[in-house]
Amino acid sequence: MSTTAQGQTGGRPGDGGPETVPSLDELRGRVAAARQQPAYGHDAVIACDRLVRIFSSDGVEVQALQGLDLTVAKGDLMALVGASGSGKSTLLQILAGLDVPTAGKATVAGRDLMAMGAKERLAYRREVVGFVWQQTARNLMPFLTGRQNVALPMQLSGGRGRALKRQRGERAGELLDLLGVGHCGDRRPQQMSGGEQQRVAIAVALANEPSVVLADEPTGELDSETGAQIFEAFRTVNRELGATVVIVTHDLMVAGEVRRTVAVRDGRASSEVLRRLATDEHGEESLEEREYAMLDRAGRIQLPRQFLEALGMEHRVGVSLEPDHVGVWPEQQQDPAADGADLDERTD
Ligand SMILES: Nc1ncnc2c1ncn2[C@@H]1O[C@H](COP(=O)(O)OP(=O)(O)OP(=O)(O)O)[C@@H](O)[C@H]1O
Repeated sequence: MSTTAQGQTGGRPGDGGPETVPSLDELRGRVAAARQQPAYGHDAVIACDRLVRIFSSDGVEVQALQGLDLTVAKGDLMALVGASGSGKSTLLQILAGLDVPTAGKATVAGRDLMAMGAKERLAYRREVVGFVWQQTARNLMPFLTGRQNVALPMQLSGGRGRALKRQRGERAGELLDLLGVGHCGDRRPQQMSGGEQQRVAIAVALANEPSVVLADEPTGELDSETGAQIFEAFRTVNRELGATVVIVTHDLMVAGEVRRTVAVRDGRASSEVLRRLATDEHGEESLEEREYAMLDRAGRIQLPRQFLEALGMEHRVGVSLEPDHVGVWPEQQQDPAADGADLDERTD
């Protein structure tokens, strides 16, 4: 068999078939093609690449994020769920520009969150992201009316003059109308219900047309009916304005109403549920739901905890590549697809 890289066809002894040896030009072509591959998350509005956040207090280190990978496309409406302490709020604070990751990479609308200076960070928080907190009182200035609250971020982002002031007032009114709280335009927060305050807060978050709206437990202080209305408000701004929305929630019922739900476990994205409307042959529409395990860039997946418990999997598992899937077995169990005789020989 020839060993020169000249594009020849050879064959390995015993393999029974010819083997193509790539030419030098082909190899160069492959390297160039690999270099031209778009960067991870290049078309996503949010791209987190092996994100790590370690907190240290009293000599104890907590790894809140342990190499989290996540991409969010423009126009997505996504819920982040997970047990308490899994790292959801830490992730949201980083995306909001309120905290900085320890390692890894995070970009939002092309801004590198690791590399921003104080001035850029301030502009980022005002213009690139909008944030809705759980505490209704934290979202709004108590001494301003609904309309003034919505106009404030626009005012802070610059521009003086009557015409601009009028435009801001008009935009504030339009956003309040879209969210069904036009009647709160002249009311102060204490004259609004909790649900109205949160809808005004969504209008505030949208004021500067941010690339992403982030919300941390926005329904946490509300009863379930009002909470459902708030989710409906997020759906409205996603549908009508094309806003990209990421919501942290504990409410699985509500999380089930968005297109995409990502579960965070131990500081990593572990699984994802995607939903879409499917139409059957009679024209009947139904919601199709499919759960996926997340595969990170190093090829790691987190198996659902209930799968591990059901099969007693720990530390090590057997894996095998099948034509259309990968099999995973408990260490002590034989791969049913493997050749039994082969295993017998190995264990003898
Ligand atoms: N400022 C901090 N200092 C030290 N540890 C922190 C800090 N913030 C978060 N942590 C720790 O990081 C881990 C992740 O916390 P995080 O608040 O992100 O979780 P979460 O999933 O949002 O939880 P919850 O649903 O209860 O809000 C937890 O163990 C938490 O105690």
